[in-house]
Amino acid sequence: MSLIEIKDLNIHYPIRSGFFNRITDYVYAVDGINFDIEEGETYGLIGESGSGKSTTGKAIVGLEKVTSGQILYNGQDVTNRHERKKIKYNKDVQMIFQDSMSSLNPRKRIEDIIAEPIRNFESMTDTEERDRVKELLDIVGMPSDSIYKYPHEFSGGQRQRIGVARAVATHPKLIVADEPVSALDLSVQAQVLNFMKQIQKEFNISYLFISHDLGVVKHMCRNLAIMHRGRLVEVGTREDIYNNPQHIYTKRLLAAIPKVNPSGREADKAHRREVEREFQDHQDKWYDKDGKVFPLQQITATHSVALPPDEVTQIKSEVG
Ligand SMILES: Nc1ncnc2c1ncn2[C@@H]1O[C@H](COP(=O)(O)OP(=O)(O)OP(=O)(O)O)[C@@H](O)[C@H]1O
Repeated sequence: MSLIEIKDLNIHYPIRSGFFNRITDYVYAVDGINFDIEEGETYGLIGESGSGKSTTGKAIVGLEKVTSGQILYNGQDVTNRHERKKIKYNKDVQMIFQDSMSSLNPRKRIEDIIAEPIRNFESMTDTEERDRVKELLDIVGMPSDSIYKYPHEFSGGQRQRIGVARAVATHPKLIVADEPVSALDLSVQAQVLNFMKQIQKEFNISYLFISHDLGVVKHMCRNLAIMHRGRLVEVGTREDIYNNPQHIYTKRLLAAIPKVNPSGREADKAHRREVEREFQDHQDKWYDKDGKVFPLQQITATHSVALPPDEVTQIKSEVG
């Protein structure tokens, strides 16, 4: 049994218009997706802006209402609020946001920000609570006198560490990390990713790591799902996605990773142009007649791709 199982998840937002404010259509933000997250693993959910990643992450922590489908936690249905309450799911599943400046209340001191989730789920004396907050700050490498300060007194990287301290305060089993390093400089990104890994090892936490950048998550994720137009276009292990991508959308995301070696930049640009041309010239290969991504089909035990059936048959014969 997996820690989290997402089963045929749909989140559709109504579009209303006209004098009577009638529903005229829907935004299919999440359109029938399935994936599982194992205990202690980092699962990557990757896609461009608007693909439905954040909506999925918010639904898992209970911040977004599910239209249909199921979210299972250790086999128990937690799709609805009252089910989540029964098993302390809200304590076990936490979230880290991209924008630490707006996700940390600017009027509250760090002590209160980190203590807030503890107050929701545990009863402690003031001294016990303060000791716990200092311990959490120590875990994320921040000095204990940070408790007296406010979010604006820290750098972006430090604020993200504070966000992680708050997320781990309740001893969670899963953290949904929504673009946790996108707003940070490259060197600070590496620091934050490293201590997220350390904390994961120490406390056996699973992450759902949401990102638009396949470069950032390369050394974090064991398994990845590539999301586009509310659906999954490719799912596989790190090796499947980085070494043997099959969908043009995955190839585009990989081509967008900047290369470190300057001598390869021209070849890199040419490769990007080639991938883009293939994408533009063969739209019928990537979408069905309604412009939707095809259903996912398995090509190996670990690797699935959303392509027309004849394409999938051909890929299978090549890899088999
Ligand atoms: N409350 C809402 N009402 C209507 N449409 C929404 C709502 N929230 C999100 N959407 C739409 O759902 C789609 C998916 O949004 P979502 O934020 O999940 O994408 P994303 O992949 O996380 O992108 P980003 O990284 O830019 O947040 C988008 O088209 C967005 O405009």
